[in-house]
Amino acid sequence: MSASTESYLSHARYGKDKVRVFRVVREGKWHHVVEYNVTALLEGEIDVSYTKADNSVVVATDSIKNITYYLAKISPHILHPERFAIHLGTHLVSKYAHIHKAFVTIEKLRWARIPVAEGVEAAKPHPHAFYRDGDDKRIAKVEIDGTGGKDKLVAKVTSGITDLLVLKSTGSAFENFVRDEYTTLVEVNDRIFSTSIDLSYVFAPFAVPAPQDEKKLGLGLGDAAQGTGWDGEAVAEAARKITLETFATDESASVQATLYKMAQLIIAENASVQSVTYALPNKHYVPVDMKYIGVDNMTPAAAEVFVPIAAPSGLISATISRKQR
Ligand SMILES: O=c1[nH]c(=O)c2[nH]c(=O)[nH]c2[nH]1
Repeated sequence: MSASTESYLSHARYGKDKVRVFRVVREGKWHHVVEYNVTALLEGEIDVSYTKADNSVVVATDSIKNITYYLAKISPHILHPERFAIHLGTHLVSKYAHIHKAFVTIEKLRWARIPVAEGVEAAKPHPHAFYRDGDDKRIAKVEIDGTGGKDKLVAKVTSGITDLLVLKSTGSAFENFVRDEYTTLVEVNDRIFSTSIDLSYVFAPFAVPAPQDEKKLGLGLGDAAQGTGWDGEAVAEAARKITLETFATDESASVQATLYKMAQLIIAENASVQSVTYALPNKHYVPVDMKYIGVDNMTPAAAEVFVPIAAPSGLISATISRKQR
């Protein structure tokens, strides 16, 4: 029996990963900077490159990288991860007849303006000096679907945040959980709650024009996006604010209950968001038992010294979806 009767190619996607892009946009002396890690992957009529060693259908991943840098240079959307991802995705699907889908993921690293005080004045954001003000990243994931025709491109956008590390030293309890022969955890009405937030939210798909004149794409895309009420930038800001403020102010009964409140608020306040997913590790902080020297560090009110436990952690996740009307 030949190998080909046993198996077939059921899925194929390829492209460039970890394309590191830094871009400065100068408005006179006022500079804007972004740093992205870009992944750009393609699907289409590429099977023979796997099954027949035929590279005639392969747009080299090196070329995909070059297109990414070219668009970083000319795109009017470079400062906005979702819009830049849409630009890159539509460019790839429009340019190559046999490529029907592009999957672009952008991880945006943080660069914030350094506040500088001159004389007695309050500190002001510096026009061209920046610092890394957090390890969290904004994520924009875009699928450009050209399977309905190159003149009917559809954008499916999922955005979010990863690695947003938060902690609260009170306002969190965990009680009334299952108690049986395996239970050693004590119920607490006051504990430390820390998690590294992983959030993603899915927008309703919307039509985008294929780029006709690359340098004018901005206007067309803006119009198309506006028609759907889509504004990736505003939703990103709202989602981050809701996440942080709910975490801070909720009298948390559990990670599960706080997660649900955050997700409900994002859906309620952002009409274009269809569903919200959080994955929240419960990063445990365990009070150090000092009974052996006659010191109480274990009752909630006396617990002041803790061991941060890296592993194992809980892992609480859920997707909250908009009800269809
Ligand atoms: O908020 C929590 N949810 C759990 O499911 C859980 N399980 C656990 O041991 N501690 C916690 N805390």
